[in-house]
Amino acid sequence: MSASDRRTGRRIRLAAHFPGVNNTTVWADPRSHSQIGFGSFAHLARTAERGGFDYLFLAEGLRLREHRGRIHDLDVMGRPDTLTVLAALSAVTEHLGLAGTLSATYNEPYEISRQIATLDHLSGGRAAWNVVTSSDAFTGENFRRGGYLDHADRYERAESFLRAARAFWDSWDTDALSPHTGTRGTARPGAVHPVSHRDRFFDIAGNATVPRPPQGHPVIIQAGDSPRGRDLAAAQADVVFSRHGGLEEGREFYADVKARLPAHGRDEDDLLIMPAATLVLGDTEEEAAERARHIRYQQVSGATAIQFVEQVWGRDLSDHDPEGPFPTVEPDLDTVVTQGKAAARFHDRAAKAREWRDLAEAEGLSLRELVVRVSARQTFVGTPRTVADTLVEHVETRACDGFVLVPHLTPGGLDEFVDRVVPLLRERGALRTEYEGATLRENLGLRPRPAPDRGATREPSGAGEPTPVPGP
Ligand SMILES: Cc1cc2nc3c(=O)[nH]c(=O)nc-3n(C[C@H](O)[C@H](O)[C@H](O)COP(=O)(O)O)c2cc1C
Repeated sequence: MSASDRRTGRRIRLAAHFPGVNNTTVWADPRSHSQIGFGSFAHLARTAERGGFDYLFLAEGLRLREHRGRIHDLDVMGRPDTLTVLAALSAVTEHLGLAGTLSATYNEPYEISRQIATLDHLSGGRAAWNVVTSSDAFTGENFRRGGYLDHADRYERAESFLRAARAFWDSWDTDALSPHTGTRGTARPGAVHPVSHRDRFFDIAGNATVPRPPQGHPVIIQAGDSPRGRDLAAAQADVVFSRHGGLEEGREFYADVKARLPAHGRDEDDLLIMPAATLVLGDTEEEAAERARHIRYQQVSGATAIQFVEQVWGRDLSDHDPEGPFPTVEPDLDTVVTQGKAAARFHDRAAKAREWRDLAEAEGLSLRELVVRVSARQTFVGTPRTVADTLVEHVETRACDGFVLVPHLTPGGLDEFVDRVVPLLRERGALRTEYEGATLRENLGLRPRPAPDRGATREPSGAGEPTPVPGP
């Protein structure tokens, strides 16, 4: 994308979210297939590439959630390792970016920078890293040190983590391996620089084993939503993955995050905002609405509805009929029945309980109907044309720069979008017809990340002998 496109062309950026363990996926649908088998990943990736998407996105869950002491039903679908999957996908795609979520709370900068750099090399510059801070001590127990950091410390560690990772990526000069002495397999003398990064979280002194990634720095995504998370994005990220897919809330979020950029010497084109979005298509508006309703009820089975309310109620509601009235029993706010990511979703359970009760009463909703209503996961419902128009409207009016589309079927959930909506977006010039850049960074229209100018410090190291390229 050219510089003028970056300024004026409100081109839609698109990503395909591979469904993780959640109740967006309609597991009851016979077209739903494995969440582990490579065929599923390959299908979604190829569909996304056919549709000119920027990247495929994998979320991360580092421990199976538990609900009332049992593994959460939906988590037995399994969640394979992100980097392994993305490495395999790099071999069956050519242009598609490969974005993985990796926690800055439980990993180490050396490891992650090396893995992401390797993915960037393997894929020819298509790697992206969604830097998450993760959110519970329960997950921490799966790790050697266990425990947990509080919210502020997690962000401080993430910021430091990223600086350390960038130092590793910057530590090899771009031309480190270009022919210099006629000796193959050696780096130019002085071209591999030591990395030193010390603060209260890390004490790193070493060097990177992998040459500078093709993108310089792979694309950085950030997903935290608090002011601290938004600041981290403004300071460090190239893309924000948000939950604010609605028009008004999207505009507010967009304005808020973009306004944070100048303080970090960056402008609005330096950070793309891409909310999660789901969609349901139909030949007519009525058909789309009916399909959406059907999908909602498949996503929220009676058992799912009860578990959902139990998360807020903190007590066993399994004796309730999901098709019957909303519970009148008081919530037990001192008890937490859900462990894992979902537990962090409801910050103020008392307020949430009141809100749901009032809504159920005012509209005479059953327990299941209430959950269908409050857990709505359909951002766009309509004909291909109205959905295409709406996507364009969101981008043109700066509610976002694009979308991370979350299909409700694995792996064919984006087929219909690519067959029916993508051609309309292309007709309007809102979506690429072919990949214009060689790397994900270029395709997203982001600035390059040139190597640091080391000026006078770029001296041959040691006695002037070539530095051997690290062996296996
Ligand atoms: C849209 C979105 C997606 C997220 N995805 C993940 C994920 O896949 N894995 C993970 O461990 N944390 C994920 N997080 C959690 C964040 O990294 C962060 O720990 C959490 O949101 C708390 O930070 P906050 O208060 O700034 O939002 C996600 C958060 C958001 C908002």
